[in-house]
Amino acid sequence: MRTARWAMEVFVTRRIPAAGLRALSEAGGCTVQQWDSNEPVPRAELLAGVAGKQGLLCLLSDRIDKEVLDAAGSGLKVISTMSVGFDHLALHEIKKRGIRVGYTPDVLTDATAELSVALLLATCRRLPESVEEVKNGGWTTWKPLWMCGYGLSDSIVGILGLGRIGQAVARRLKPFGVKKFLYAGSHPKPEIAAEFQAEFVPITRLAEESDFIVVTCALTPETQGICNKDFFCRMKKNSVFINTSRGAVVNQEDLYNALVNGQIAAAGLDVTTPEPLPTDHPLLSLKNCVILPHIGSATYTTRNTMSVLAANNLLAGLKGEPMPSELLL
Ligand SMILES: O=CC(=O)O
Repeated sequence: MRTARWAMEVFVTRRIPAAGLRALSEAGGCTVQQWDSNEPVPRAELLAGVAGKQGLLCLLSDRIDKEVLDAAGSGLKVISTMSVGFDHLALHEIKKRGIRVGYTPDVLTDATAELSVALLLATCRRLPESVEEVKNGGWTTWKPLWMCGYGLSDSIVGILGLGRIGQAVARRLKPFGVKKFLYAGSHPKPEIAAEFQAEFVPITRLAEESDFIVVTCALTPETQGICNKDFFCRMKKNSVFINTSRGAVVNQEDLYNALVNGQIAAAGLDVTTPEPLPTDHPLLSLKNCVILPHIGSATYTTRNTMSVLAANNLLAGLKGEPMPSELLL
C-alpha cells in the first residue's frame, strides 16, 4: 500500500470523465468523495459533501457561494472548476478566505469556437427548420423562395468579447468570405485584432453595423444584460444574433420581442437563463430561434482534457504548488 506524504480530502460534485478521476486517484494521498451521477448534486448533499474537505472540484452548474464556503469550513484550500467560466463562484468570498481557484481555459477554445460556427450556420441557414420540413411533409418541391436565409460571404461580423474564444471564432469565420470584423469589449486589443483586421467599436456601433453578432464575452457585472432592448433595436432587421458565452449577458425578454417583432432575423443560443430552459419557454416556440443545451465544449476529447486539467489544478493547489491554470484573484 502506498503511504501518502500528504492526506487530503476532496469532494467532486458530479460524475466526470474517468481520466479526471484517475488523475486524482493516481496522485495518492487524496481521498475522493464524489456525487457519482450525471444529474446535479442536490444542494443539501453539496453542503454535506464539502464539509471538512480541503478540495472541491465543481462544475459551472454548481453555485459556490458563502453558504457552501461556510459549510466547507476553514480547511478548504482549493476550488477547481471544470469550466472556463467562473461566474458561478463567489470570488469575493473565496478571496477573503484565501482559497485558490483553478479553471480550464484554452483546452476548450477550439471546441467552443467550432460549436459557435456550427450554431451560426445552423441559425442563418435555418437548418433545424429545414430538417423539420423534410420530416413533416413541408418539402413538396424545390421552391425558389423557400427556406432562404443569410450567408457569411461579404458580411460584417461583430464579436462581442474578442478573448480566446472570440478570436478562435473569427479565425474560423474568416475563410467564409467575411468582409469585415468589428469587435467590442472593455478595451481595444490592437495586436490580437490585427490578425483579422478587426476594428474596435462601441457596442452601439457593433449592433448597428453587424450582419452577424457572436457573443463570446465573460459574464461579469458589466456584461450582465448588455444585450437588451436598446441593443436589439439598433441591430439590422436581417441580422443574426449568436450567444455561446452565458445566458445572463442577454435580456431574454428583449430578445424574444426582437425576434417576434422582426427587429432581427434570427438568434442561436447555446446558453440561456435558466439552464435548462423550461420546455414551455416562449423562445422555444419561435422558428427563428435555435437553442442548444450548453454544449460548447462537448467533444469527448475536450471534456476528457478539461477533467484532467481540473484534477491537476486541484492537486497542485492542495500541494501548495503552482497550478497549470490558476485564476488569479
Ligand atoms: O461554458 C462553459 C465553460 O465555462 O466551460
